[in-house]
Amino acid sequence: MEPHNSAPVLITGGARRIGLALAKSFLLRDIPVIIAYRSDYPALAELKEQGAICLQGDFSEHAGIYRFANQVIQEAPKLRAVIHNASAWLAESAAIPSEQVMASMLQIHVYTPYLLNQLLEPCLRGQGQAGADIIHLTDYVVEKGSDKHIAYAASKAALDNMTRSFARKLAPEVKVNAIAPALIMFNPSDDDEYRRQALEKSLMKIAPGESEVVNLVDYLMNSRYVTGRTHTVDGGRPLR
Ligand SMILES: NC(=O)C1=CN([C@@H]2O[C@H](COP(=O)(O)OP(=O)(O)OC[C@H]3O[C@@H](n4cnc5c(N)ncnc54)[C@H](OP(=O)(O)O)[C@@H]3O)[C@@H](O)[C@H]2O)C=CC1
Ligand SMILES: Nc1nc2c(c(=O)[nH]1)N=C([C@H](O)[C@@H](O)CO)CN2
Repeated sequence: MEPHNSAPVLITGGARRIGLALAKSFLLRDIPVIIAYRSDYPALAELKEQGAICLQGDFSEHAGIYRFANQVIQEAPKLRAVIHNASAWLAESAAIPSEQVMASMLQIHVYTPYLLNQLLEPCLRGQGQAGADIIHLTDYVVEKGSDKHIAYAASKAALDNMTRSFARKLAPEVKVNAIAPALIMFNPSDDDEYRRQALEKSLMKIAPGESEVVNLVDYLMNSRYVTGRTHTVDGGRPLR
């Protein structure tokens, strides 16, 4: 994707895993990047060396969302894109009251993108037809539900629906799309048996890694026409 303007791309949760891969992919092409990070990771030093603006932001409370948005607006009057990647994959468990699980999932997957999209709307508008993008990272489970991550799936489904609402509200200046991955990459704590079972769930039987999301983000940001849609990255899982 060639930058058709020099405004930065904002990536939430940009200090590790998929968010970090996205940030690095833009920086490699001299596309300016702002990342939101919560915890301090070794990768932050490298991102800063490569010119990324790294803003600490904890979205667990609404005040943190507003504070972060104000920091972004001070750093960047215009934004090329906002990529809502920050997320927590929280399962229901006896250790946490279910109302806290749902509150936490709604906070990061619904309140955070809902508020940031509205607070940053002036930074996204004013760059011409299809001049900016919003991309929501949702999940394949929006389609199927999840018996172990009920609140997580419900919150991602709300985020999926907001994709269409914000696409209607912000067109034609801003395109709004969702990316709904199934397995992309494992977590270090995933044991061999979990990994074996997870790989069996798709036709392609791989954990493809971050590049699948990076490539789809580039496709969406290069388009002048694709908006209001959810783009699944699932290895043929529904056909298993
Ligand atoms: N990995 C996969 O296989 C799949 C990923 N996805 C989606 O893709 C996206 C990226 O996935 P992945 O890279 O695995 O994500 P991670 O689970 O690694 O989390 C991404 C980041 O979100 C940040 N975050 C979580 N809660 C908050 C909060 N309250 N405030 C600020 N930041 C927060 C985390 O910060 P901290 O480290 O400080 O907690 C973390 O750095 C997510 O939206 C995910 O749901 C969907 C399906 C499959
Ligand atoms: N925020 C996160 N969301 C999800 C993750 C993750 O690590 N962080 N992982 C998955 C799984 O890979 C799942 O798609 C397959 O078991 C889902 N969401």
